Amino acid sequence: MNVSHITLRQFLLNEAKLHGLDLDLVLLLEDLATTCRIVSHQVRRGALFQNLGAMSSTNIQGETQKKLDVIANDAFINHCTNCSRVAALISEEVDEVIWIKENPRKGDYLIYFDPLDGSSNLDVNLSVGSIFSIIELKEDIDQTNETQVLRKGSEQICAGYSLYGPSISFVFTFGQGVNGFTHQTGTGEFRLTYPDLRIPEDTSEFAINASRYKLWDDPVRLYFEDLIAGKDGPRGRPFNMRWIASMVAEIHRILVRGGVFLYPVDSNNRELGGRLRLLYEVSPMAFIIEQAGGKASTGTERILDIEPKTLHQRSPVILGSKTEVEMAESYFK
Ligand SMILES: O=P(O)(O)OC[C@H]1O[C@](O)(COP(=O)(O)O)[C@@H](O)[C@@H]1O
Ligand SMILES: [Mg+2]
Ligand SMILES: [Mg+2]
Repeated sequence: MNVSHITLRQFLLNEAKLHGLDLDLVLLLEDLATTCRIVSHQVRRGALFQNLGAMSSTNIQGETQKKLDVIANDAFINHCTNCSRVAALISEEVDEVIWIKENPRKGDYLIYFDPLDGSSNLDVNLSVGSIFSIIELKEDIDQTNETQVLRKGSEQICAGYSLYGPSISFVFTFGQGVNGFTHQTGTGEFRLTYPDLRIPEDTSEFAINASRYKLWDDPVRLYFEDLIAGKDGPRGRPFNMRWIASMVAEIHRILVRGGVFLYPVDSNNRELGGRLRLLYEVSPMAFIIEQAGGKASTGTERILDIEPKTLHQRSPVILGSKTEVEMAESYFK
């Protein structure tokens, strides 16, 4: 390993000095890294993990919860509550807001997370991950009700994810660029392997679940048709396609080598508002992508400007390399 691969702890202490980060936030980020290490350990056990398959419970969105979804959720709850400034937790796996404090105060944190993303990949031993986001309250809260945590993505002070792939990645932003770490087996440390990630502005690679072609609205269908027309089409060059069915894995690839990821509203998911959830999937990824120089849009609106109306609200999403997202947006005009 290169000696310049500093540890997460060293990096966080430097960042705290440089940008005046609160120690509580730094420690919380370390706790989130620990959580991801624990979740990845359980994921790594794979088929050895007893009863890995579906269990009978379902979450509020009618999806079958896998045992590991529940274990990952518990790990997030246990570790996030180490920090005395955490006021509430919002999880994909829990219907209601989990209030930690009765009277949250200015400066307290709201944490949003998808404890296990891409969980349909578990049974076939493919990549999954976790996503998190932190918002700091700018005011005291009188009543602990759901509306208090419905915050725009632009309020995030930190967002990140961990990818449980061939190696474990831990990538995050405090709003001053994006840095990526790789877990070092043996020492258990995360080491800085992707300093200051920048997404290439242009790309010839896209990710979309093309099996939904017939369900898409015209703008998405036309954009897709122009991409696959390749050299003979209006884009004048071939485009490559990838679909891992794990948003974390798709976003990591895009951060490292560019690309565009789309999960649009279609005739099958229109009533729900799309496929992916705004507060703990789409918003954190949009923050990370923008911080790496990319763009994140619904097709007609900046993701980080969406005013959420419900906890498990969904959103269409197009994000990644800036010029390609803008190209996709042009089909909506
Ligand atoms: O089933 P599809 O259409 O391939 O959708 C895959 C998408 O669903 C998700 O798996 C949803 O996340 P969860 O696994 O957390 O429910 C995304 O990670 C992924 O991009
Ligand atoms: Mg998810
Ligand atoms: Mg999930």
